Amino acid sequence: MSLLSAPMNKITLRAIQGGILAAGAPIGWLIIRVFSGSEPLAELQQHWSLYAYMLFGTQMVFITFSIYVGRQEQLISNLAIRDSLTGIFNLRFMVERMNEEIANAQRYNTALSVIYCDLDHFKKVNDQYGHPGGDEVLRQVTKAISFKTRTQDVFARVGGEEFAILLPQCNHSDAIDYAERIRKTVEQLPIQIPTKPAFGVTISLGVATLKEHETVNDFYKRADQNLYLAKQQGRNKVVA
Ligand SMILES: Nc1nc2c(ncn2[C@@H]2O[C@H](COP(=O)(O)OP(=O)(O)OP(=O)(O)O)[C@@H](O)[C@H]2O)c(=O)[nH]1
Repeated sequence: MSLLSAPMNKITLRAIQGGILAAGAPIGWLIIRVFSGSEPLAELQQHWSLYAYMLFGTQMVFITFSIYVGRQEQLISNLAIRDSLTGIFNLRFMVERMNEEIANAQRYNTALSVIYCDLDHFKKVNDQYGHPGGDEVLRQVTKAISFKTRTQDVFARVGGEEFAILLPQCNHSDAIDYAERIRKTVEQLPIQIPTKPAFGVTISLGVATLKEHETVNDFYKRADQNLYLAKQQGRNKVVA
């Protein structure tokens, strides 16, 4: 990934800090010269090209290094909240965001829904295509679902082949429609594994919409129970 394609917030901050720090070099040199008896204005007029060079040169070095540091910081913070196989959020981040979104929904009286989903018969996929083949299925399915999510949604891998999608400001019927769209997307997705013919997988989904005064555990448990029912009712289903 190039520096330019990285999120800009932390990197821009580090670049600005680097630029400010870089100004220390010519200022420091000017102070030394003044202490050695030079008159500041005359010093600047006489050696303006040296000061300009120092300012520009150190700015280039500091800003380049600061962008690199910002990029590394961004990568480290991403590692803490992202699943390494699929690149989507991890369970830890989902729990954190779920607590925040429940608090927001209860404070501002807005809707909040969650979809809990699990690939069907994934053990068979692993048995047939091997563990690396199963990993590839997980990557392709999560990529296809990611295209369907809105920016405010939180899509996370919460278990081996289990995922959760937290839907802020989404009521029950919209969440059901949404889950149905995801089910169809996965059902229609041609999975491509090198040297193998394309094949398909299906997913079961449980939906829950937050009730008044409901705790995070009860909310999540209802979605999980609905997922369990979807599995019991034959899989490749949405239960709400
Ligand atoms: N390739 C791969 N497989 C995984 C990963 N994590 C878990 N699994 C496999 O996922 C499978 C889950 O199997 P089960 O829990 O029996 O569920 P299932 O076969 O999907 O059946 P149902 O959920 O009942 O439809 C197991 O074979 C695990 O080894 C992973 O990161 N990569």
